[in-house]
Amino acid sequence: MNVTVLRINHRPTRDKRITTHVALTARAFGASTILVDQRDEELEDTIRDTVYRFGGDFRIESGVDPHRVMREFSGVKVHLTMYGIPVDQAVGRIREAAGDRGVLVVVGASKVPREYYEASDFNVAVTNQPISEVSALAIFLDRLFEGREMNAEFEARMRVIPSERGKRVVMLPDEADCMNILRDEGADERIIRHVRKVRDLAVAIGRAAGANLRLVEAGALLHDIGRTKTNGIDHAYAGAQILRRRNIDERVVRIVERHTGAGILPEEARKLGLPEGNYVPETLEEKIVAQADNLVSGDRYIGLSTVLEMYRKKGLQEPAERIERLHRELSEKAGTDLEAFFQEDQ
Ligand SMILES: C[S@@+](CC[C@H](N)C(=O)[O-])C[C@H]1O[C@@H](n2cnc3c(N)ncnc32)[C@H](O)[C@@H]1O
Repeated sequence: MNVTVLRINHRPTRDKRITTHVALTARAFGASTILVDQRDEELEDTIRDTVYRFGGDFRIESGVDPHRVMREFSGVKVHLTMYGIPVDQAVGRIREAAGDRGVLVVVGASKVPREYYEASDFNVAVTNQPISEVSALAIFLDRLFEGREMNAEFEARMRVIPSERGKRVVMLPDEADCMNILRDEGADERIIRHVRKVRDLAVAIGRAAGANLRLVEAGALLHDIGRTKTNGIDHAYAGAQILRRRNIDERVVRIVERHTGAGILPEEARKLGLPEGNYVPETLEEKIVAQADNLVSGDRYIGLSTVLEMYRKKGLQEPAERIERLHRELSEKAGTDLEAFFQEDQ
């Protein structure tokens, strides 16, 4: 159910903090948009910054004409007020009336003009005691969504990991973050050129195959960060260690850890002396980055046949077969042979 919150009587000088809290609450409790009647750029910047860092598609617009919003809204209009009907009597009816149309929730700051009571389909009270618009909105949305909004995933640059004590925040880095991390770890131009080329190919494949492109991009850009420490077979492991220390999202770390060839089986890993771990790509994003890396040497594309020849020459028959199988699997998912993406990127 799509929910828009309309904040009326916002006074930029007095209400900045509380309207910020109304907007944060709207976002966290499952609304998709907040409209604010007075223009307030600072408020907009604060909320957009939160959305940038913590994710989601939440939208803010200030300086709207609230009467026009009320007039033109085609879904169910709900005004939160201590004088309304009890929330538990109202939510079932609101859900039913809304169907797949949206819900507009009106919250006031100071005294709310009479016309809002009349223009709303429901006047709803969260207790008939005076409380804050922040708490009224939170409880109303929680009842409306029956608590499901608590489990919403916000695909974000920063993600808070629930922890009994202390703070844990992990980062899903964007392109600029990845570049900063690479340079900070001392990656040279050769590595940077290579990872960019792998990124271009991996993102093109990922787009065709319906992968999570944020993960693909970050995984591809960071896949060789371990080469700042070692160029051995353990560089994927070394890279994963660097990223875990930096609190990078584990989904990206695993892309890095599992990118060698089409993966290294547990027995092979033992023989190679790699630390205990899983080096086989499992998710779509892990597979795409591994194979994109196989198809890029330095900053040039190489065809599958060349890759297979190189592996076989080294006596790595089985790994070559795995690469061939992975190539086929991903080509099927992308709807075309992966080599078709070479041209598009050049
Ligand atoms: C601080 S109150 C202002 C109330 C104001 N005195 C009035 O007459 O409307 C701000 C907003 O909080 C919300 N609110 C406060 N108490 C509420 C309650 N018990 N149930 C639902 N909403 C409430 C209403 O949306 C209200 O406009």
